[in-house]
Amino acid sequence: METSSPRSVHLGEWQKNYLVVTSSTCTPGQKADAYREQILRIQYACANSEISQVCATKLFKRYTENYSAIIDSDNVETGLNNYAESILALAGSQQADSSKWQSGLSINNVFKMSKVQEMMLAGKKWKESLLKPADASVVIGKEPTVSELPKFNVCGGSGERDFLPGSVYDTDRTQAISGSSLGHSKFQSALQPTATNTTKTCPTSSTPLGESATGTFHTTPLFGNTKKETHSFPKTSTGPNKFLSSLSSFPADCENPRERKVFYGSGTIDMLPDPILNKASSKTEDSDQREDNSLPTFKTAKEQLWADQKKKCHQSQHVSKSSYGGVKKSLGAGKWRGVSGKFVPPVSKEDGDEQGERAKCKPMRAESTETAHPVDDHLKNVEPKMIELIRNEIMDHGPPVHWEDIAGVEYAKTTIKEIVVWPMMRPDIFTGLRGPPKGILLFGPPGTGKTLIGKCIASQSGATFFSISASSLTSKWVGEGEKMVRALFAVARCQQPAVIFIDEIDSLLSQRGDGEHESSRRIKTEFLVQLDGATTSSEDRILVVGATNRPQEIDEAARRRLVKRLYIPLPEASARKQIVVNLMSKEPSCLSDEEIELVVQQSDGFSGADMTQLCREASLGPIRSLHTADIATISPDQVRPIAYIDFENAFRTVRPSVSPKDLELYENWNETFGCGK
Ligand SMILES: Nc1ncnc2c1ncn2[C@@H]1O[C@H](COP(=O)(O)OP(=O)(O)OP(=O)(O)O)[C@@H](O)[C@H]1O
Ligand SMILES: [Mg+2]
Repeated sequence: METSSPRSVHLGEWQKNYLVVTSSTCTPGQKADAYREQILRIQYACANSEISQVCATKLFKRYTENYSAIIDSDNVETGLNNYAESILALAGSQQADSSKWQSGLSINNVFKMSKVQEMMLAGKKWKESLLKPADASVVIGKEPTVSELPKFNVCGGSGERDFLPGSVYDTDRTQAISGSSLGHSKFQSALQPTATNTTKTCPTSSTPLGESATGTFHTTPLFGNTKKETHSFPKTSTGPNKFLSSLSSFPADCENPRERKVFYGSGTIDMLPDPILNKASSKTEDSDQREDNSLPTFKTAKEQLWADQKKKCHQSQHVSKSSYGGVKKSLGAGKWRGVSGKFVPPVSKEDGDEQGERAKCKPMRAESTETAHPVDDHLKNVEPKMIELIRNEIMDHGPPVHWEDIAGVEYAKTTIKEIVVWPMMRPDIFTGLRGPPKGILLFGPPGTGKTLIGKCIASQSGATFFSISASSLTSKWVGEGEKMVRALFAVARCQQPAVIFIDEIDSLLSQRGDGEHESSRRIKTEFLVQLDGATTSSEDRILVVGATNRPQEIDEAARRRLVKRLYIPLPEASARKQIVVNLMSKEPSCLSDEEIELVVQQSDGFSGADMTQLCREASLGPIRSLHTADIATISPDQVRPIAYIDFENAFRTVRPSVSPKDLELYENWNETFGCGK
């Protein structure tokens, strides 16, 4: 039966939402808010990779168009008239300390003011004369142009009262303006140069202007919190804001914004603050806030949304590359996940046909995951942080190990080659009854090369090697151990052929008992389930290799699944000799064959790790025979070679780590459950 994928369900939801918003009958403001909400949801979903970028772009475009149609619309019934209303709101927000203060601006009266009329005339007249580019820029519609500013006397003389009828100036604001003190006249003089030469005469005034511009276009609910932006106006900006407000006003008889745009376009009013100038000068103040609020140019709602969207996408890409606290986004099902650079995502078995899944998975190895959208689908059942952990901590990227590096244990090596390496190399020959076992248990005293064998299996079979210590599953990822186990097998399934090497498997699969902790019981159960899956599936080329030096503690259910139980005993004399010869060949030494034989005899009962430790200790002998003062100056070739005397000294401190009693236990267990001869 066909089931719809989560993504298609998701798209269905978007469609439904779209219908709800478009068909609902409400005020333009409510509608705009509804669109805005959807836009935010799209952004959020995109950032969380719930939807693909292509899908997000399509949805975004659709909603943005509708949204901006309302925001920018000049239709009084259906639109919000972004251009005019926001400017008036800005003017209205210039509340002074005096509670009596009120803005006198409105569409109906502002163009009647003589100064505004004057200004418009002057704008026409001076349009062609250019000032220095830095002095002012004109931002109309999309294109900023540079034009000379006329020397307005907007706030000067009696005109000020016309301009702001009934208003009472706030003394704080007046004082804050450079060179001004209390009173109107000073305030006016401070403003005049603003219009004529912003950079030189009143450098700080450009910042408020910039803020004004930002605030103006943010006053609608479109780009954020209206309240916040209203607060973002510094008190000192009163004058220039008013100035800007006056510039941004329209002829009283020109109620239609479209006509106003034409009016702007004609160059009647050609001044808006220079965004570059504003940006530069605003650096000195509250830069964080400014970064949020300042806009370089006048933008329509639609343009701004696109800009925001671009910025967000860019940011999320950037963020995902670094790892920090809120990693969920970057590590989540994000297509920008850096951690999975070479990582092949796990395939969930539940999703259906395993072969099909693998086919989907395999080609992605070569693919860059930066752009690989399907990664998200594959990862949906596995927590990304788990995958990161597996990749970083569990997948073994160590140097290759060869069979010759492992001294002795010939029977175990031959058996492993026969049942593991060859079948992995030639799965076509090793089918049916010849099929390889999926679980192996290497048991024996500590330091006998069990881990070494595990690594050798991985490098010689060309399999991906996952090495995990069972104790870390139970202790390191407390409460998440079973998820980790699931993730581990999922990743391995995708990285086939794979070897999962579980060291200290006894601590994971120990006998179940009453005193057992709930979490470790869950891990064990999950592990047995996964092990069953891996061992019973004829398709999977996953080999689970467990190693333990406490085989007697392994649960019988687990023991059954680890069908090939190989005893890795202490190295015999020949193996010990091989270890000594091998290690001594890498260092300057002068041991005769007889001396080596003596070392081998004396080291009876030593494990491979003990032999290595003995050689390390002996290698320090030549250094110890030096005078302390010489160590600082001596060259390496002046150090004498390792001699038998050094081994004699080393035997005094290095002892066998396995007791005869322990050995007996291993041998008994091997006789009972082992698969050796
Ligand atoms: N058969 C061997 N041949 C060569 N080196 C060995 C051999 N056995 C052990 N060693 C040396 O001892 C080190 C430890 O070996 P390894 O980690 O494989 O032991 P182990 O059996 O896994 O021990 P444990 O049970 O404590 O985990 C190896 O890195 C290697 O240097
Ligand atoms: Mg080990």
